[in-house]
Amino acid sequence: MDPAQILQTVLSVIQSGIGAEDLASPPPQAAATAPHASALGPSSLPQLLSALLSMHATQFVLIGAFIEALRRLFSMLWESAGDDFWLTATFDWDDDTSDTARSIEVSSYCYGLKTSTIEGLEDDDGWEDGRMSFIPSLSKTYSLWYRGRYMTFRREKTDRGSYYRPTQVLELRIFSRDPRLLRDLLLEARQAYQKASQHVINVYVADGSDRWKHVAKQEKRPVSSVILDPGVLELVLHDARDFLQSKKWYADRGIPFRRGYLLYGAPGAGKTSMIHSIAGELGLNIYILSLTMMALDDNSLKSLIAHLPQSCILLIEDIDAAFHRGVKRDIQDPEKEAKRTGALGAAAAGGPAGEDGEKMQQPLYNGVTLSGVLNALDGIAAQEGRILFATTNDYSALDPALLRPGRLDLHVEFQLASQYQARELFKRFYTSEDDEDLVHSSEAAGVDEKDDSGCVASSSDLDDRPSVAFMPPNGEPTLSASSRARSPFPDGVQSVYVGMERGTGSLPKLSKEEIAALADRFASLIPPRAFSMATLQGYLMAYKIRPWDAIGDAPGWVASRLQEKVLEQSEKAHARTGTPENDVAA
Ligand SMILES: Nc1ncnc2c1ncn2[C@@H]1O[C@H](COP(=O)(O)OP(=O)(O)OP(=O)(O)O)[C@@H](O)[C@H]1O
Repeated sequence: MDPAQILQTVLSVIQSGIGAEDLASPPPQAAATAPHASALGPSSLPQLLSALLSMHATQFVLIGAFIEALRRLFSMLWESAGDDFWLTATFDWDDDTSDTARSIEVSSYCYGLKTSTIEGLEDDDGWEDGRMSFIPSLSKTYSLWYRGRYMTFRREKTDRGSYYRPTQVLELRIFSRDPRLLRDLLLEARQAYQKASQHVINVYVADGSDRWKHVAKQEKRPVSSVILDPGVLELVLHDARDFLQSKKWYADRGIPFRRGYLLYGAPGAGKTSMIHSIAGELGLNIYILSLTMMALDDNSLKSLIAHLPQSCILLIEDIDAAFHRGVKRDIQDPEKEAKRTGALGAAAAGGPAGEDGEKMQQPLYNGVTLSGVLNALDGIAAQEGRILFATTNDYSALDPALLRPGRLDLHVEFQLASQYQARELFKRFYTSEDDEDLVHSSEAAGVDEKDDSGCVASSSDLDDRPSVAFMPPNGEPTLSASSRARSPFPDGVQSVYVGMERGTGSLPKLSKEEIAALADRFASLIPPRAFSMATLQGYLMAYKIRPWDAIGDAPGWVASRLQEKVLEQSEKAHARTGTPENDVAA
């Protein structure tokens, strides 16, 4: 059957405006306008349709194949022409913000016109975490102009990565043959990124799988804000800086380019604070790993370490926790032990092979073994250039194999606060940011007397001290003696945040000399090595804008805290030995 005839018949049927009810008989116009129609045979619609269908199969297949071939040819030509005329760059898009509710995917061709953040959606108090950002939608092509050149970019999910976290790629295309354009764009992007991250460090944690997850951008913490005994922080900072500049030195001597620091000692003494300030100072991001993390085993640990970037800080916090829960080896001196087992050679080569084989294979916690930890830290996969910081409150719990130089090279002890630290903490607390403009404002602050220690004191503050209660950092709220007598709070009200009690107040302006004198007085009231810096900080927080009260109440606070400590110790001793508490306390 001639397709032209069928087509003609169909057209005439349509032209006649045939209704559904008329379909059974051929329209008269059809016969008039299509003289051959009657000769065709399809006098009814079913006949016509079956004729059409019988032709469709071959015709449409041929026509479809022809169109598809044309399309493919065209796209092949376009792509090969595209390769000649377009610069294409593809990046792994591992943007962790897409995991958070903060991200909004937008489908707008004005994406990135001026800014990638959504203004006006910050929290009322300007809290930055509430900020929302635009990110390009998935599978949409955005176009823009870069230096007069047409450019497109597109974000796509790939089938790589895990089920929960598929990898994404960002494809950039610039309509140009000049590779310098792409290089300039990337340099500009990097500079913009570095500028934006100038004052922040990125913090990553190991997530449940074997990947690092970005959890925070933190403002860099100034080194001056961490108060340690003179020289301690400087020593570590200098050592780490020197390490980063010594790549060639290590390479020339065949020593693995890695450095490890162990910070051990009292909780709340500033270990973590020091690491953060050093990271800021060196411009390194921090990768935090917990050996007690669920689902961590030797393989995932190895993979995590292998995926660290070239220069970074790896922080293993409370490294003793894993050892407390698992096996603790009884080797006292790792070198002697290594000699004894004939493993020195292997150990020097960086591997833990031969070290107490059986115990090494026992899991510390979950699926992590000691040899797994050691392998991860100094095996072949361990990243060159990384700085390891490990912290612990219990030095004795650590396995000697871990403490060996090459793994943890420098061990720094953190003690409870010295009087020097107490003094400096006080100074930092009550020195305002614009201390350059500090004025002698004894009058303004109501300072009108000096006590016999030379400390400047406010008669109004000392005599008319408000009745307050404060919440010590660890423990029951305690009322200072003077406050207790005149507490305006009903019985049973225990925790009141002092700084808020005088909510409208502000820090009195004090000269450097005044602050120094007050700080001396405060330090003289704090027994050395009795409290952690965190505890002292917690105490001063309660007197945020009242340095005189902080001093006035210090003796009472010290006495009550010391008493608490004695009680705590006797309880611990009682728990250990089973002897009655009173006996131990006595
Ligand atoms: N030496 C210090 N100088 C300034 N602030 C300190 C110091 N030590 C502790 N702090 C303050 O105390 C708090 C806890 O400190 P940090 O977390 O650094 O202690 P840590 O030694 O790491 O404690 P932990 O062993 O319990 O992890 C922080 O708010 C920090 O600002």
